[in-house]
Amino acid sequence: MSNTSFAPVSGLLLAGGQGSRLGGRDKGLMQWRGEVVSARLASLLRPRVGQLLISCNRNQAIYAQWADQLVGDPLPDYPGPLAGMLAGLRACRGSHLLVLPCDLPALDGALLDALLACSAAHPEQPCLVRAGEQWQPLLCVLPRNCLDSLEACWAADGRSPLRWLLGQTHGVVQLAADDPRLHNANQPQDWD
Ligand SMILES: Nc1nc2c(ncn2[C@@H]2O[C@H](COP(=O)(O)OP(=O)(O)OP(=O)(O)O)[C@@H](O)[C@H]2O)c(=O)[nH]1
Repeated sequence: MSNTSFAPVSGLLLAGGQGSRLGGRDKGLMQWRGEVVSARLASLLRPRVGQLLISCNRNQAIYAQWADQLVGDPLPDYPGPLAGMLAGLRACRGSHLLVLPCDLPALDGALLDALLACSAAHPEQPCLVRAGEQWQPLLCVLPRNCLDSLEACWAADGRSPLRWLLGQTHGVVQLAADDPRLHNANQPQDWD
């Protein structure tokens, strides 16, 4: 299949973490309002992207049902989410990559559309989300042409998504500090 058959944006769901605050459970397979969170977030991505990638490091047979392609980290032992972003950008066939973390289960389509609109207005730049003063670096749109910058950062042992992103000219979707769509679920009690 040629690249031109894809919509211009690819999607990446980050589900490659170790889930230590869940006692090692795979956070991307947690239930949110009666649904597996990765199924819910993949269904938000699906109509907006031409290629759906999931970054995971285990349970690949389960994640495969929601993705066009799975990507694993370039290093073992959970090197952090920047590894998933790097693997995703390497596999990205769209002009841009819409990135979501699996632990924001209350995200909605309107917020993804706001990020995509920000990216359309600043197509050469990453677009980030800030709630109040708090950045959400794992919820972003990356131009595929950021790959060289990310490869250089990774090769220099950079591991912080926020540091890498703020080092570039970027667009911002500003939200209220208490926007409920950014509910961050990390511990067992944060889920259903
Ligand atoms: N690919 C990849 N993604 C990661 C890694 N660590 C975290 N993530 C993802 O980054 C997002 C935020 O994860 P964190 O809460 O920081 O880490 P976690 O491993 O999921 O959970 P804790 O171990 O409890 O901190 C989630 O979408 C994770 O799946 C990693 O080593 N590799």
